Amino acid sequence: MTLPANLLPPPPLAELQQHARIGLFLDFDGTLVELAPGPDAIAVPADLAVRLERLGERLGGALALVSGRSAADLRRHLGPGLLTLAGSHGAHIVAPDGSVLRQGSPLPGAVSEHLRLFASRSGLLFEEKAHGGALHYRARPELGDQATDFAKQLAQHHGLATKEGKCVIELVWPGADKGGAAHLLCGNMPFAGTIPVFIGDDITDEDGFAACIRMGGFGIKVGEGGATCARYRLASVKDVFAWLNL
Ligand SMILES: O=P(O)(O)OC[C@H]1O[C@H](O[C@H]2O[C@H](CO)[C@@H](O)[C@H](O)[C@H]2O)[C@H](O)[C@@H](O)[C@@H]1O
Repeated sequence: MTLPANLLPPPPLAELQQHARIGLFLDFDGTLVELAPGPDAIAVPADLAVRLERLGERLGGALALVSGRSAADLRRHLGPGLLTLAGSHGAHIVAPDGSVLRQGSPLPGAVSEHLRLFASRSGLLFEEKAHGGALHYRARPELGDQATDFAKQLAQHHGLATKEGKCVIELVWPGADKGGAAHLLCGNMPFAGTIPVFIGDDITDEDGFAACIRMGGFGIKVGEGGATCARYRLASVKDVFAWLNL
């Protein structure tokens, strides 16, 4: 892994498309929308789904959103549009026609209840998700370590896995990762045969970068951050929009 400070912006997308078919995997929070104080406080441009759909057409359909949010939550924020949505860190994947390519499972009720109780006792935000449960500590960063320890112990006790993100720790089923989603999609049209490119800003996007590298593509890191296996860097959400010509 290298430090993002060493990374240059990628060549223009149109230039890459002259040499090969490109498959794009886009993270959502911090990549397509600016981070906000809470999950529902994001500002999503009203026509984002339409713009993404048009970008997908320019890529022959090889465009997917790959997010920690559930596919339903992405849909709620984006509105209707013909998009491939890999939600819940890739545990649940829905094709543009609504068919389910991978089906996720909800967390055991007892686990959600433990997370809810911990959050209410500590003044944290519990985000109950279709295939996971997240403790958000953005409002109380001093409790990040405590929340992370609690979530990791709970995960171990129940045979679950954790995902660490920006001011959030989440419990998911083992095997849910963004790289797996990119890999599954690249086994099928319209992604099969493309050079896969994953764009994201967070630790969970590293799985996506690594999977794309293994499949002959690369990752683009958004913003600053720690070590990354991305090849290029874009500084901000605004720069992502400009690079994608969204
Ligand atoms: O994979 P992503 O699309 O980047 O989703 C990751 C998590 O995004 C959301 O949380 C993050 O964004 C919130 C809104 O900006 C912010 O308040 C929070 O601190 C961030 O961690 C979402 O709520 C999570 O479910 C996603 O896993």
